[in-house]
Amino acid sequence: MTPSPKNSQMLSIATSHDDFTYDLLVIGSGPGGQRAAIQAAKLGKKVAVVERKAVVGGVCINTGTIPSKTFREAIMHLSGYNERGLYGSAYAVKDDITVQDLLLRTSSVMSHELDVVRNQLHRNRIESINAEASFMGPHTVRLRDVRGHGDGWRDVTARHIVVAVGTKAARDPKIPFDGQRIIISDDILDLRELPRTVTVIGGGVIGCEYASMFAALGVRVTLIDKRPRLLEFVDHEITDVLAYQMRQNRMTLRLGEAVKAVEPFTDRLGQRVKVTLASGKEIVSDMVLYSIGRIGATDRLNLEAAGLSADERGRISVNGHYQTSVSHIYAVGDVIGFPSLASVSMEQGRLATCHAFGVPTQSVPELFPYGIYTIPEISTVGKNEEELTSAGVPYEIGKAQYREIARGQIIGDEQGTLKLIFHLDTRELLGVHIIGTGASELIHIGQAVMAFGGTVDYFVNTVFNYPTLAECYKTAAFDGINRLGSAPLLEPKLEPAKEVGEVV
Ligand SMILES: Cc1cc2nc3c(=O)[nH]c(=O)nc-3n(C[C@H](O)[C@H](O)[C@H](O)COP(=O)(O)OP(=O)(O)OC[C@H]3O[C@@H](n4cnc5c(N)ncnc54)[C@H](O)[C@@H]3O)c2cc1C
Ligand SMILES: NC(=O)c1ccc[n+]([C@@H]2O[C@H](COP(=O)([O-])OP(=O)(O)OC[C@H]3O[C@@H](n4cnc5c(N)ncnc54)[C@H](O)[C@@H]3O)[C@@H](O)[C@H]2O)c1
Repeated sequence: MTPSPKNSQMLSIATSHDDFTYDLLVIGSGPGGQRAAIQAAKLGKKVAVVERKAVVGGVCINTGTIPSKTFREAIMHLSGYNERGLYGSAYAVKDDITVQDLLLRTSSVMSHELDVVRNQLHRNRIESINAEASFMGPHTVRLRDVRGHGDGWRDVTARHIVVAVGTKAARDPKIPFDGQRIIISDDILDLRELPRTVTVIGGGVIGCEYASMFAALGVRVTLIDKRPRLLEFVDHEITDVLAYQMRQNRMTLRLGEAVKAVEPFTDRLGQRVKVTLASGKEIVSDMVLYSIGRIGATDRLNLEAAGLSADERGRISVNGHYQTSVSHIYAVGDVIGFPSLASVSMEQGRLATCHAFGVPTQSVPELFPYGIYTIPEISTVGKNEEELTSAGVPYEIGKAQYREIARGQIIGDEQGTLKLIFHLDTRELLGVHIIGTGASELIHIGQAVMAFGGTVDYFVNTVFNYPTLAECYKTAAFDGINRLGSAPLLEPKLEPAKEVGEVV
């Protein structure tokens, strides 16, 4: 992407002198902004991070990743969910779990993570500025005081700028959100009580994760999505297992259905909400969680002053180095769109800074993993069956069920599945897709083998600790090779094993 002639001229004027306030100015203190700033500080650059909220950490620490994952952990423990396979469906560590029980753990983890980030910024001598940033020119940013009356401001300049402003939840102006009965995911931390019934609108990652959590607590959940499948980008066999498990947890899935109206009402049973679908169905519940996606938080950035623009969902487009159309302005994290993960945002922040200051890097975005903390957990890396089929790549699969593995029996996970996809001719590992306990940790074994160009034979030739879930890799590899008929094992590419009896 090249700057327009007008912007190029502005650029050359501004970079003709060296007296910028900062070498790098980062807008937004979420995972993307933090890593961009720390990388620049490590290179000895003068750096500042601007954050409009009173606390640093972004959606990741304050409303998204950290609170939702801790909430989930508290639910898994207190509800005894993982032990139900062993001790029966009535097993629970605590009866009558309250929101307060769940939030106790959440707030302590959040405050610890906040300390870690604050310390990191401080230790690296990164200036942390509590203000709202907006562009006044391609190198000039206005910092508006958002504390107190919020009427003070000052302008600063920077040689390079990283925009890491993240996203905010999409809302429909016709829906009367009130933070208790009709909510977005940010409101979960402020709930006063747990609902008995919930309708989740939007079966994306956020909708599926929270729907699973509520269902594990025994809440009756209805999940609505306008698409016919949950989590469209995930291997369909894996999402079929998820949908089965959700239904086992008494969830009702209304897929391929559009929502016509969301109306709060009060009757003798108390305050409730009615969701009317375009098909005429009506769903009544205590609470509605609206999770139909997120939009880039670019509306107050005055992008035009820098020669930039955003699309209809507030996203900024970038090239492979995370440069926007104005080459010294980078954008990273959720504001650039898919995959919108904390893990990926961090890496993008680091890569953007390295590029800005001429530090060579290596990155393989095709091997970025995805961890989805539904119940059961899902994790994937590489290609799925649908992608390979539409690309015309010949492949075979190999599967292992957790119940075939001693560790699966020990922990009582009957549904867990690990699936390998490998090239039919070369046997190179093309994708790993897991649903079940520990999926988001287990995935990294497959990711490493893929990074080194390994084949499915690697798993056959490797000894895994016993009893572990990692053994699923070996079982799945045998399954895959057996599907090939009598084809012999290939020579392992990684760390060739010694012949039996060979003198070492
Ligand atoms: C409920 C939920 C659960 C999630 N779970 C996971 C998960 O399990 N794993 C995972 O990898 N990802 C998860 N994510 C996604 C993850 O949180 C995001 O990918 C990540 O936070 C994006 O980082 P970021 O740096 O782009 O922006 P953010 O974390 O969104 O931070 C952006 C910051 O910029 C600030 N800002 C915005 N505009 C301005 C301005 N004009 N001036 C100054 N400051 C500004 C904002 O206040 C905010 O603090 C989850 C998200 C949600 C909502
Ligand atoms: N574990 C994780 O890594 C994790 C967890 C939570 C969130 N996130 C990130 O946060 C981002 C936002 O998540 P999200 O779930 O809000 O968005 P999403 O884009 O993942 O899903 C939105 C869903 O809502 C559906 N939808 C849209 N409009 C609708 C309507 N009118 N009625 C019914 N359904 C409708 C879409 O079909 C889609 O399935 C994701 O991109 C994700 O990467 C990641």
